[in-house]
Amino acid sequence: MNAIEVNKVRKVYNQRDVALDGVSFTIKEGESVVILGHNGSGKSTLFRTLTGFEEPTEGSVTLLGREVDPGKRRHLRETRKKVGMVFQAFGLVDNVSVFQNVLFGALGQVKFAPATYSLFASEALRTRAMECLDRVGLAHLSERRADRLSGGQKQRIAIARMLMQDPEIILADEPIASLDPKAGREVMDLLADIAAERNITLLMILHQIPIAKKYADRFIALKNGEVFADNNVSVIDEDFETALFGSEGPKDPPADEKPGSMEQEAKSL
Ligand SMILES: Nc1ncnc2c1ncn2[C@@H]1O[C@H](COP(=O)(O)OP(=O)(O)OP(=O)(O)O)[C@@H](O)[C@H]1O
Repeated sequence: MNAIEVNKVRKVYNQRDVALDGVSFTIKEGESVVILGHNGSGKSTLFRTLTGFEEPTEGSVTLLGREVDPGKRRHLRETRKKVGMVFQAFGLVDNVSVFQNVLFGALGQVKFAPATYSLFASEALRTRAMECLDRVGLAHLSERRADRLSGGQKQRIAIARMLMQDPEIILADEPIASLDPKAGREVMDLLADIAAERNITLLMILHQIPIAKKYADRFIALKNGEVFADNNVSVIDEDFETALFGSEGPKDPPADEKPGSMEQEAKSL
C-alpha cells in the first residue's frame, strides 16, 4: 500500500509566489525517503501540505488512504493521529518534566482538557509513556525538566513523545540541524531503527548529503518547486549535488528565519 500519495500539487502564495509547481510522487509503506532541495525550493511547503496545515492551490495529497483536506477538520485530526512529527527545534514544553512531555504525545487520543491531562492520565498511558522513554534510552531522565537536557536528549524525548501516537508515518523536518555531529548520528540511528522495527514510513527533510545517503533508501529532490529528481540515494554524486544546489552546496537556515514553520502551527493544534 502507498503511505503517501502526492498528486500534481501546486501551491501558490498570495496569488503570485509559486512554491510548488505540479509535484507528484508516491511513497510505499515502510519506505525511508529524504527530501532534498536548496533554500526556498518548496520542502517546508510540501511538508505543510502533507499534514493539511496548507491547502494545495491545485492537486491532492493522500496519507494512509485518506485524502488530506484542511476543510474537513475531524477527518484531518484522525489522519494526523497516525503521523508523527519531529522538528529541528524539538517542540518540547520546557517547564514541565520529560515524563509529562511524553504523555502529551497521546493528547490526541484522550478526552481530558490539556491543563488537567497529566494529572488524570490513565495508568495504561503512564506505563506506555515509560515504555516510549525506555525505547529512546532515557527512562532515567523521566522526572527532569525538559529545559535541563542537551539538544540530543531533547530530540530523543521528542521522538518518545511521537511514539505515544503509535505513528504509521514519521515526518522529520531537519531533525538534526540543531545538533552536533555525534548527537545527530545518535538521533538518526534511533529514527532509522524505530522506523525499521515498526515498518513506519519515514520522510525526512535533510540538508546533509552523507546523512541522507546513509539513512534513506530514496531521495526526492525539489528545485524551484518542481521534482528535479526522484531516485535511489546511491546515484547522488558531486555532479548531481552541483546541479541541484549550485557550487556552494546545501545551506541550512536558522529555524526562526523560515516563513510559517510547521512546528509553530503544530503547537497551536
Ligand atoms: N507563508 C508563505 N507566504 C508566502 N510565501 C511563502 C510562504 N511560505 C513559503 N513561501 C515561499 O515559497 C517558496 C518555498 O518556500 P519553502 O519554505 O517551502 O522552501 P524550503 O525548501 O523549505 O526552504 P528552506 O530550506 O529555506 O526551509 C519560497 O519562495 C518562500 O519564500
